[in-house]
Amino acid sequence: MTAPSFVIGIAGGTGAGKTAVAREVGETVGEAVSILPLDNYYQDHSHLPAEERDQVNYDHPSAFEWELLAEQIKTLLDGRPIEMPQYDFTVHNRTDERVRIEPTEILIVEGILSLFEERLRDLYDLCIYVQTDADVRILRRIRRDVIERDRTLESVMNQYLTTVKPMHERYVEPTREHADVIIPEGLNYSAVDLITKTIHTEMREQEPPISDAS
Ligand SMILES: Nc1ncnc2c1ncn2[C@@H]1O[C@H](COP(=O)(O)OP(=O)(O)O)[C@@H](O)[C@H]1O
Ligand SMILES: Nc1ccn([C@@H]2O[C@H](COP(=O)(O)O)[C@@H](O)[C@H]2O)c(=O)n1
Repeated sequence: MTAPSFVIGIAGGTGAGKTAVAREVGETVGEAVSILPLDNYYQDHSHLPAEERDQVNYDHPSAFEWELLAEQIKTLLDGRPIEMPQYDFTVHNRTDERVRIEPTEILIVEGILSLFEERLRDLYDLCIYVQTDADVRILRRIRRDVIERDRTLESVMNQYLTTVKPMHERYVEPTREHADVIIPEGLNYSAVDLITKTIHTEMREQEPPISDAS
């Protein structure tokens, strides 16, 4: 049975480069890595009309379904697969689709508040915070939200000032104190190299000892 032997939490502000780091680590190490994006665990808001979903504070801890995430991480740690929810930012809601994730040796949980909940931190073997200046992050976010998330420049600016920035200062940034490692700027190949070496060491340690041929 395969079950994760090493769980990594990657947090940091919006646009910091968390997804880029997690994906690069995943691509470098290969199929031994599964990634759970915290974004997929935004609460299901199907009961709200579109204009109300548009107004939700998506940067407050209450925006996430922590119970489901904790339960699914534990299921993977028990060596069983999960049906991971999927999220559509263009409509501010969960989709009907689920993606099956099989347990793998390495599990990465990445998202703005991945280091927020103590019960999740207790499951992580390595806590990482991606630290990128706020001006760089908002520039990245404007480009991404307009191109990929069907937002207007006006809406990105308004959301940033009303919820994203204050919630970042109140909830996201303080979680940096839980980090074992701080990665500057986001995708940073020295940092990715360090993480992949740590993973390979961990995977070697989990290999059964070679028995003496006799
Ligand atoms: N070190 C970096 N230099 C330049 N661009 C970067 C760097 N790291 C990430 N990016 C880019 O910034 C954007 C936001 O990164 P992403 O990983 O999606 O952020 P997050 O998941 O933290 O919101 C993406 O287009 C990504 O390719
Ligand atoms: N319907 C939603 C849900 C979330 N957001 C924003 O996403 C950000 C977190 O994702 P990152 O990939 O940027 O880490 C968060 O700051 C939310 O404001 C949204 O705009 N709409």
